[in-house]
Amino acid sequence: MTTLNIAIAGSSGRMGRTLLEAVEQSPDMRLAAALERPGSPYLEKDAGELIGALCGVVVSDDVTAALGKSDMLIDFTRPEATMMHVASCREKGVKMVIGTTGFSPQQEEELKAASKEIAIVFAPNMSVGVNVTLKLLEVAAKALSEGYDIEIIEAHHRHKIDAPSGTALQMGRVVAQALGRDLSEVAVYGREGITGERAADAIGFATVRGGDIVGDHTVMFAGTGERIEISHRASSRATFAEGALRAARFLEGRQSGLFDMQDVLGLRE
Ligand SMILES: NC(=O)C1=CN([C@@H]2O[C@H](COP(=O)(O)OP(=O)(O)OC[C@H]3O[C@@H](n4cnc5c(N)ncnc54)[C@H](OP(=O)(O)O)[C@@H]3O)[C@@H](O)[C@H]2O)C=CC1
Ligand SMILES: O=C(O)C1=N[C@H](C(=O)O)C[C@H](O)C1
Repeated sequence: MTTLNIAIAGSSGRMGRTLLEAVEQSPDMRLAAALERPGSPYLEKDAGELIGALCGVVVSDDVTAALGKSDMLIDFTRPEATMMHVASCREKGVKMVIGTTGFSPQQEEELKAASKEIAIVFAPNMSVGVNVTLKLLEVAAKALSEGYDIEIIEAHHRHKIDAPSGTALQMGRVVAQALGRDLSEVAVYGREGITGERAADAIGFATVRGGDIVGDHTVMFAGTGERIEISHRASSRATFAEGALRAARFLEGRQSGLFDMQDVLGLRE
């Protein structure tokens, strides 16, 4: 069995810690490096302290040194940090699994350009459940293309900084594509005041933030006399971390290209 040498960016974050645990429990993976931003109070500490079991890997802000020891970087941080890591990985020829959300269209273009040189899995939600839900949405949207209003509702913890969630936006893209609509033309992000009647082709987004909600998403198809709701609820970040490790295994042997979890899970038609 080959051992994959994994670097984790944002290792003290909510996802970073969950990833440290997941890598630690994976016999086919080895934690090669744990990165944090310059000035982080966790620098120079054993990364294992973050999950309660020492591992001999010291948290560092030296991206170049970390990539020198790693086959791939798993990055769940912030768009500006991820873009810096993309530039370094491109330079060093290191593959990436990117779970960060909230990128600008221009940053997404840069990711695409980098994937001509390195292999990247980029997905706003790495859980198997959400990715199966995306397939269900495609089927539902096609079958309910007339007479059903589509609204996407997402709820997350109080610390989340981007809205709507990357997953909600992806759900919107999938539904819009299935219906031949351009999401940028039909999306309605929140409503207030005298809004007027709803446009028939609108795809609405509503955001809830509070407490420790891990991640809930519902797509509602509201018709006359009935409504269909397709929901996914995450109860633990372990589901995202496990998906990220599947993505890392998928990248082994791939030299370049931009992939998502539909590719990793074999769901792409
Ligand atoms: N694709 C998926 O399946 C999932 C995606 N996500 C996404 O992952 C991202 C992270 O989420 P979460 O773990 O909850 O967030 P956290 O805020 O808990 O973690 C972010 C980590 O990134 C670090 N960081 C911030 N800025 C920089 C920088 N400039 N350079 C290096 N490191 C930096 C933070 O350090 P510090 O705290 O010191 O600033 C922190 O350790 C979000 O975009 C979220 O939407 C989350 C869950 C699942
Ligand atoms: O920030 C989070 O926590 C999450 N972010 C992702 C998103 O924006 O869709 C995925 C998941 O829902 C958790």
